[in-house]
Amino acid sequence: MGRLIVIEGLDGAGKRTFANGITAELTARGHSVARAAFPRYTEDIHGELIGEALRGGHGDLGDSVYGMAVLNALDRRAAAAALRDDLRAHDVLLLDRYVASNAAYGAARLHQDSSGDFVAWVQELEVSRFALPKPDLQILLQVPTEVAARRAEHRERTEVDRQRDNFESDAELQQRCGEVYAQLAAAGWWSPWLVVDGSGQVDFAGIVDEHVLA
Ligand SMILES: Nc1ncnc2c1ncn2[C@@H]1O[C@H](COP(=O)(O)OP(=O)(O)OP(=O)(O)O)[C@@H](O)[C@H]1O
Ligand SMILES: Cc1cn([C@H]2C[C@H](O)[C@@H](COP(=O)(O)O)O2)c(=O)[nH]c1=O
Repeated sequence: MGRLIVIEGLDGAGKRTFANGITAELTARGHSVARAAFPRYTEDIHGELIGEALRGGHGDLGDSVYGMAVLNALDRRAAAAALRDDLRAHDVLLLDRYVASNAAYGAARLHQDSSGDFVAWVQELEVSRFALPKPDLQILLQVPTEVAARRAEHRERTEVDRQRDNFESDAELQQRCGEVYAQLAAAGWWSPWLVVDGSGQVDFAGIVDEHVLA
């Protein structure tokens, strides 16, 4: 079985760029890597609806914390068989966002911390009831909120179809979300976590040696 490695962090933290760095390091060493990113905006009807709701579609759906979280959970449930196939076929399956995104963003939207009802509800739904594949490691790519916001703005300017959505434009939400992520990582929520400082140079070789393949 391959190793399931999840990358988590704020909008614009640099998760996709980080995933590219880890993938390059692994493939240069001859390891096979499968990748996925949640939400699956273009591959799954739940993901499609999430993307539309994040941009104000579907009435007040985007305002519903539990409604958005159920859609995200169903997107992952629909992906579970493919994730298991990827784990059988590859050395590493690298995910850009997974269950902890639901926990961190929902708790932050409700002004709860990681010990509140919302995180417990996500655990009950996605970990216990849906029995989604458990990560071997969750990596929190930690950057100050202002850095993430600057990077998200840069991406908005330089990439087509990458306008910031309602969550990404909410600086206070991002701040609270960063705090919940840090709590989840400190508690070792669901799996071991590694916190990586994403504001400077990242030592991809060291992370692969000491954490991804360990
Ligand atoms: N270490 C870095 N230093 C400087 N700029 C970076 C770094 N990592 C990423 N960026 C830039 O920041 C922007 C956002 O990066 P990226 O798309 O990887 O973030 P993300 O966390 O995947 O975003 P989202 O969750 O919103 O999809 C991009 O323009 C990218 O080029
Ligand atoms: C997977 C997932 C995501 N979210 C939140 C996090 C982001 O603000 C948006 C979309 O993510 P993207 O990286 O900007 O494409 O949705 C969430 O609340 N729950 C989830 O499970």
